[in-house]
Amino acid sequence: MSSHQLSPAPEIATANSPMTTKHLYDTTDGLVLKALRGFVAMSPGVCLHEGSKTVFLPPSSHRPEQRVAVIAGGGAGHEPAHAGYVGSGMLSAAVCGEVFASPSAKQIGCAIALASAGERCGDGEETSAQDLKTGRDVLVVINNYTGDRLNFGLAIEKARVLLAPLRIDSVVVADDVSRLPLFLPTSEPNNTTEPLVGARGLAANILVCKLLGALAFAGTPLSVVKSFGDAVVAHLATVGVGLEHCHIPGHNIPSGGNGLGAKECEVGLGLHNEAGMKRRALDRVETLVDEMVGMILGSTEGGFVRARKSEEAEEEKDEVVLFVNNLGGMSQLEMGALVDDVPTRLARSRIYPRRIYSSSYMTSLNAPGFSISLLNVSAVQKTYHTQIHNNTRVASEFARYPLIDLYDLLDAPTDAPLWLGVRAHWPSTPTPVDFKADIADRILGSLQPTQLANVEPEERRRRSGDGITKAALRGACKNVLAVETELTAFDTIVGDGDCGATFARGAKALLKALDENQITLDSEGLGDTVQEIADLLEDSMCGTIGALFAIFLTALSSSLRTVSPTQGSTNAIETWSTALSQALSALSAYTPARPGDRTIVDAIYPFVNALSASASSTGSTSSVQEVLVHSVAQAREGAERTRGMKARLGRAAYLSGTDASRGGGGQELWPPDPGAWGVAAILEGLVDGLRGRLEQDGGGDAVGPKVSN
Ligand SMILES: Nc1ncnc2c1ncn2[C@@H]1O[C@H](COP(=O)(O)OP(=O)(O)O)[C@@H](O)[C@H]1O
Ligand SMILES: O=C[C@H](O)COP(=O)(O)O
Repeated sequence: MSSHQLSPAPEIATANSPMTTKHLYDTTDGLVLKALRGFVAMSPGVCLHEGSKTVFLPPSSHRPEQRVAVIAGGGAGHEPAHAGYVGSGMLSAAVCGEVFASPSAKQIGCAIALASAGERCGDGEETSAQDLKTGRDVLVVINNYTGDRLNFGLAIEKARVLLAPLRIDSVVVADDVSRLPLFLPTSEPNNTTEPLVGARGLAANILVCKLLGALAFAGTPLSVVKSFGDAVVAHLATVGVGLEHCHIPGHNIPSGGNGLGAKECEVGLGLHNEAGMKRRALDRVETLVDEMVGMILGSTEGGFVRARKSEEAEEEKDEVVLFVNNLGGMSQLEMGALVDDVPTRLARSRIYPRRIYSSSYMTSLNAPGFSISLLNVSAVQKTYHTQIHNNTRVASEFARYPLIDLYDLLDAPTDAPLWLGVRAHWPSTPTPVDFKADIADRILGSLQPTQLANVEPEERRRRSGDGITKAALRGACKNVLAVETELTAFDTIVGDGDCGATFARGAKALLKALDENQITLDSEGLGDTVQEIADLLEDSMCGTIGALFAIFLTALSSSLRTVSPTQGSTNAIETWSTALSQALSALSAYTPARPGDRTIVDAIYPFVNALSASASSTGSTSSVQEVLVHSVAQAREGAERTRGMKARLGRAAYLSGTDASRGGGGQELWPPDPGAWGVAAILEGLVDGLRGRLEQDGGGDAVGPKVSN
């Protein structure tokens, strides 16, 4: 295995070039939906379901013989991905999150249902449960990011139950080879230092969508589309370069920023400003291209592109497709020149791409940067054939598809408005766009918790209470809003800068729901309350944190229903610690995170541990409040310990320990993990709110039952 050594940033004595921070819109609030509406307005034939931010093809626009719908999605900020690729012959639906944050599992569930919907759905009548199951199987293309993997994974699990016997499967794109060998899928899970995140998904995702969309359009069954998809993603390699970072509308960047010097670029920069493998001088473009192509060709043991018959027969090298992507801020003129330079460099290795594509396929907002991807067509065919031979389970289906011509799939016409390649039209008559999308509304509706929205205001006020729980929740929200800027600053250094905004979205949504008496706070146990909060946070936060909170709180809600704690009961600490421990184990089914990995678990675990220890210590005379204060202090210490900690999960795992290029210095100077910091703020806010309310009621510190039974 050849490797790219991580090296410290070279000494480049230049002032930082200012990152472009000017925008037409000075906030991202409402921006994503507006952009989707604008896109649909100029794309006849596709529909928008606003509730789930899904752009989709109505059932009537699918060929009757099409058995599989291909869908994709992810955070916004990568336009035209993925909405621009919805059209017959490519994607059946694209689901969109907030800027750089994965859509929630609920949104994705709607997108799956919309894509799978058969002819009988959406004809004006309300869709029946049976109608839902008369459509197509679904293949989901997922880019390898934590939030996407969690939210798409959860949505697929749920959809498999809801839409059975329709089948749902996925392929994961992880084409970034810039930081190998650090992110190989073979990394030992139990090794204590290796990151566990895997390589990032980059622009070649769009090639996968085109190939699989065309294959599905041809009437191919799901098992074959999935197998072919796995073969394709196994032979893709991409390296990106940023001349500067992108800027999110309305975001304050920390002083000093994380911009690049006027004469430097970042090799291996991710799609969300995540760290590249190194910064280097921006000198001759030929040497930069040479380095990038060298990284791609050296990314696989024995070489990414091989001589097919013998070393001498160089003309028999593997066939490749070249895919050059503009990250959003490069001029067309320079991109054109690049598409002259890259094949010239490849020709020096006797590699002659059979197809060349170049456009802004997958952007990173306004980032001036680009990526080069190669797809090894010969290797895809070989892997696919091996699978046919090995897969006896679906041998009969495979037998009908012994040869899949990848070029035919690339060249096949599609209606997708922003695919730059061959375009043509099916069906020949324009599709009516009055599709009602009631399937998605039904699914969204059925996934909502018990709603207080339709209850009379007086009754709602009574059921939403104004007691201690409300005060505690308000305290948590206020504290989160107070640390938003700090979280943004931390995440700008070690992640993609959206963590503060993500936490704040959740806090604002919860405050609003509390003010409007939308949360049930009168229930005997708190199971219902916690489930309502889980749903609200899932809908409002999105991203990795949104998914993790939704999973954790949903599990906590089920546990609370089983252990039935009642406020003020003498064993409140015991029941809460049992329920929280169960929720923590449920979370571990979705993330391998343990204390020391630099994640939210670094704050949650010590909190739950301290509560459990108090619950099991006999003869304790501490009050509930004292136990809480002590446990929350453990969470704060856990969050503090993440300062300078190496990450194995989350975006920070892409930073190397010697990375001094992020405005935050080397690893020892990295700020605390933003997720863990946010969790500590929530817990402290809960206790502050609780204490404030108790003092207001005249109870002060003395109030609260003793822990001992
Ligand atoms: N696999 C994981 N398990 C637990 N927590 C994680 C994991 N990956 C990331 N995190 C937490 O998520 C935080 C980032 O959250 P967020 O901003 O929502 O992420 P993203 O930008 O990737 O959607 C990190 O600071 C870390 O605490
Ligand atoms: O645009 C963002 C990607 O879809 C990744 O999502 P994430 O940051 O929630 O992991």
